[in-house]
Amino acid sequence: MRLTQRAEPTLLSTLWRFRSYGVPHRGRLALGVLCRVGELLADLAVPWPIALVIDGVLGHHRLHGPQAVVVDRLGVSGGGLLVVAAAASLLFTLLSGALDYLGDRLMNSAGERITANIRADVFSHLLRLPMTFHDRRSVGELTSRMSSDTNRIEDSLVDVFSTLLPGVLTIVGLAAVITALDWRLGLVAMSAAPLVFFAAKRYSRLTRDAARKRRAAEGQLAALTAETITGIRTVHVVGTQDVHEEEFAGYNGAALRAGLRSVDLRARFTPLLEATSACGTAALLLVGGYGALQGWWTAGILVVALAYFRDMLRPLRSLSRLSLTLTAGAASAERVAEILDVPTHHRTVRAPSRVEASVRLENVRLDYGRGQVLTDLALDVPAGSRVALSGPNGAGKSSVLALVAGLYRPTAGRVLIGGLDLETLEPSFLRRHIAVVLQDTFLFSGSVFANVLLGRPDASTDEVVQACAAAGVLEFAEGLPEGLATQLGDRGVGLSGGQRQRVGIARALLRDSPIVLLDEPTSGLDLAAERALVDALKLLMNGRTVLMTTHRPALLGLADRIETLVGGRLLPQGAPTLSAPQPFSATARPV
Ligand SMILES: Nc1ncnc2c1ncn2[C@@H]1O[C@H](COP(=O)(O)OP(=O)(O)OP(=O)(O)O)[C@@H](O)[C@H]1O
Repeated sequence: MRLTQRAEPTLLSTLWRFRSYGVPHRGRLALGVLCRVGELLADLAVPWPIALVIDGVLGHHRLHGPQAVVVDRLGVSGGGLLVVAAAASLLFTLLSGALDYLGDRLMNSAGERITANIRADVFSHLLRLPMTFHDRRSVGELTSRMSSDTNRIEDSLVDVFSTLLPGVLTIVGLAAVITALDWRLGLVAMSAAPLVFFAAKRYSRLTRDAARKRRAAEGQLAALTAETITGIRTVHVVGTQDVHEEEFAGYNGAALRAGLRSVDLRARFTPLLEATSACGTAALLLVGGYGALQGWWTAGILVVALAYFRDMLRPLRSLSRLSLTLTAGAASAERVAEILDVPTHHRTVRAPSRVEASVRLENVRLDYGRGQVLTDLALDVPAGSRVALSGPNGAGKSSVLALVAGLYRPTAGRVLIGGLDLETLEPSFLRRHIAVVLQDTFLFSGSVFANVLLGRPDASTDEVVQACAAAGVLEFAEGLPEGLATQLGDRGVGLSGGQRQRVGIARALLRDSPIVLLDEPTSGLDLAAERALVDALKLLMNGRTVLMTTHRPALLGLADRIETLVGGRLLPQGAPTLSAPQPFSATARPV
């Protein structure tokens, strides 16, 4: 069952979802646990030298149990016993410190590695999720899940390994040893446990609710920030600063309220825990002191029991703080698991390495979820032909291209490449056979060269330079400070629209795929820029199957056939087009 469908997964079961990430690090984790056990044993030994001094040196009592064994073996008394006790105390403390350091390193480094793997998997999964997923999510929200939420998972995993495991080990170990010293002392020491347990359980439920609300509000804040900064030009031009500020204040307020609720809960829980521990200490003093007076145990044993009880309270306190990290981690784990639970497209059928470069749409329907966009569309683009789709805005032209590029799946019907159903083809097959030039080529930060290389990452430098020359990239790159090596800003800031399109064409040329999809590649360019681009596009179309959408006569003139799409349906060939003065009218159709 998917995690997101569960009514209320427990705190650890949410994190347990990620257990498979721990498997490769089990050796490191097991060694870490061993160090923790060693540390616990060293900690258990720490109060005994004090008891030895109280009972054996100061009290001159007859020693019992482990104290007697040690003294008999060493054959020392008086001053010699003092030296042995001091040396042992130092040794146990140093040993505990060394094992603490080793255990911490092993556990925390495993936690860090596990988180790095989760982060890598979430990113990789995000890149492969269908467009229908990305259409519904904002960039900021996903970025927040990728970074902040995985960081919180890391915090909680590290805490599970460095606080929870050792804490539980210490509490259980100490309780067992106090009971072994004397069952009456054990009973008193453990009497506080049920109260602490129920308080912690209630506390974790409340803090988890606050953590969920906080993460949701922070996600919305990140989404709003990313969107506003992306559209900062529009914000400046239209002057919408106040509107965005108001929206931000709403989400910020929600995050603040959830944060304050966590602070309040934490502030309430700590005194409750302190009160419980104070009661436990008082009871132990009372019973322990009475027992020492009655001769049930020595003063030294009472000191050991009190030291153990104090040592039990330390992890109890850190466990209470841990519940805050864990609840935040669990809320984040839910948000990350929500992404990992979305299935990617599974196209697993192996296709031949090369097929005929034809494209065919059979009775295709498409609905993005807001009504039918394409209706019973049948389109044939034989290998080597050039078909242009024309039609009014919103007719569905880009949607046809998106289907052929495999970005969306048709609601009904089939899309075929070389006679093979796209549904059954691996994404890598599509990438090899289809190159796409969009209306506005997206450039990543990095050099011009690196951006062209994305077309075929294994291409040689010569091939990239050739593609750049053919697409006219070299022409403008000569004027850039470092030619093709010039670094571009985010989204290719620093290049004009026409220059970005040339980089897009160079990418497509480098890919050298038999089918080319052009989605209004010259729209938004002036006539001179378009003319400069048309030559490069001619080269790209040469010998390839082309399906393009365009309103521009210069490109329509390059097509063998023009299909007109209106309201998601293709007009029959030769049918009169709309009477509106559109550039795609029949007059633009080549003979
Ligand atoms: N990702 C999407 N999610 C939901 N609806 C979409 C999506 N993409 C397009 N649409 C809708 O589908 C319809 C067709 O859009 P499409 O972009 O395919 O038209 P077009 O003919 O290419 O338009 P234009 O000439 O303006 O580019 C429009 O009503 C649009 O709102």
